[in-house]
Amino acid sequence: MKVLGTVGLPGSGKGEAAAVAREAGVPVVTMGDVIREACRDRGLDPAEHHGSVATALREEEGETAIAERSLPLIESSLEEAETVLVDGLRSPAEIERFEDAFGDGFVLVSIEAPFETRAERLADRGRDDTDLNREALRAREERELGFGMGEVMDRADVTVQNTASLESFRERIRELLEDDL
Ligand SMILES: Nc1ncnc2c1ncn2[C@@H]1O[C@H](COP(=O)(O)OP(=O)(O)OP(=O)(O)O)[C@@H](O)[C@H]1O
Repeated sequence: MKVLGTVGLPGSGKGEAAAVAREAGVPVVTMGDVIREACRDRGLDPAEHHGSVATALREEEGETAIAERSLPLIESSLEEAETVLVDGLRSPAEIERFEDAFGDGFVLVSIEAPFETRAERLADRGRDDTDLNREALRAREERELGFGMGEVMDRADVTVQNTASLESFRERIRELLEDDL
């Protein structure tokens, strides 16, 4: 059993890593989807309220709120697959929760690239307005670092520098999914 968790600042390549996993038949649990679902439960539009609902969940249910809500999804995926990718850890408490649940089977991967590289890639992606706006990107980044993401990145088992070609990054992720770590 292997649960590969990813962490990384906006535009670092988490979505690409998740896409590589899906292509390899590895189930993906996206912690952001758990938040989007909580938004809908509260009758709020995820596009607008994603950040505030994430904060509210942590205030109401504790630092592990989103990890806790992700666990049943991970566990049911593990019934069908040997490896699962969990996209988007944010806080140290979440690492501890997953280490408790999966022991050495939990492997944390930090995906890293400099601000300028990420800003350019996001501008090319252009998924939404914040992708095009450097100030909004900085604000998003600060909010995420406020949840302790820097510490999560420092505690990763493996760091992947996503500074070269997309194909070489995808290859590195395929290796991490396949290798015994
Ligand atoms: N090595 C690379 N070379 C070129 N483009 C890349 C590389 N890695 C990722 N990209 C592109 O950069 C953009 C951002 O990557 P991705 O969507 O995976 O980031 P993310 O970490 O999921 O960001 P967010 O948290 O904002 O969703 C995407 O369009 C992706 O295809």
